[in-house]
Amino acid sequence: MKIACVQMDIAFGGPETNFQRVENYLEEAAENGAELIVLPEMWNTGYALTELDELADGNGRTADFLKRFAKEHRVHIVGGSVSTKKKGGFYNTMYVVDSTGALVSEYDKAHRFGLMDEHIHLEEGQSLGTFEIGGETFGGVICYDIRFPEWLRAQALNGAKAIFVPAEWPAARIDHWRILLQARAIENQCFIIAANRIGSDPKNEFGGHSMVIAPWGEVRMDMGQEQGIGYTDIDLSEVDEVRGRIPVFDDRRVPLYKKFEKSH
Ligand SMILES: NC(=O)CCC(=O)C(=O)O
Repeated sequence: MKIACVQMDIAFGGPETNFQRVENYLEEAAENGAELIVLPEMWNTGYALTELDELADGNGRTADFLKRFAKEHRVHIVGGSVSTKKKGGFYNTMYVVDSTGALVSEYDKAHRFGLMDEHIHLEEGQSLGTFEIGGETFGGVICYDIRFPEWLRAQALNGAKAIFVPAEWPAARIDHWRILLQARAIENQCFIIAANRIGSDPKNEFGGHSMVIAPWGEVRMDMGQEQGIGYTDIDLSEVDEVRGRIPVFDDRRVPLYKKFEKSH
């Protein structure tokens, strides 16, 4: 499967500009033969969290746009995430649509990142974030979620062979980003496909380094600071091969873990 990761700058509080930019990138990726396209986190508004009442998607605009594009161009889209207004609050929401234009996942970021004020403005997600495309199971988490190994493990245990990670990860901690992504791939023996933004907003400069990491841990793509689209082919049968080589999932000691489990 040919994967395209979009590493773009995001206009702070500028959804119209951002929709146009994303449409241009989607068109370019589709023209270049991408079968699945991944966008970064909060690409409609960026972290303009104090303006969400006015700017967040409250009418299904993003899902409709992604569904229409996916169907017209016959591509799957992991729609990064966008700020949404629903159920009386604001969320950081990932939409995934398949190439028939069907919405196959709506995942709200589970872990709110305090350093970027998410705990003040956003609600926590409650769903797991796994989904099916073409008979295969995938997972999706958002940015700060990667600091919670148990959360990606839950997706892997529920069948995910590749986990997508849209992000707005600052340059100041880009070493954490790269190491955490590689660790999540190795420990779950799955592909990690991560799209981070570049550019800056009033508070942060963002680090890029969108990456594709294979189930054995090799970095198959790293976009560095380059703006644009990175392409890689992935073959999900590698996941079965690596899981067969070291049977980590069979060797887990769940009763032992439960015996010593602590909530904090
Ligand atoms: N947007 C985010 O969730 C950023 C997470 C982050 O920077 C981190 O260090 O974790």
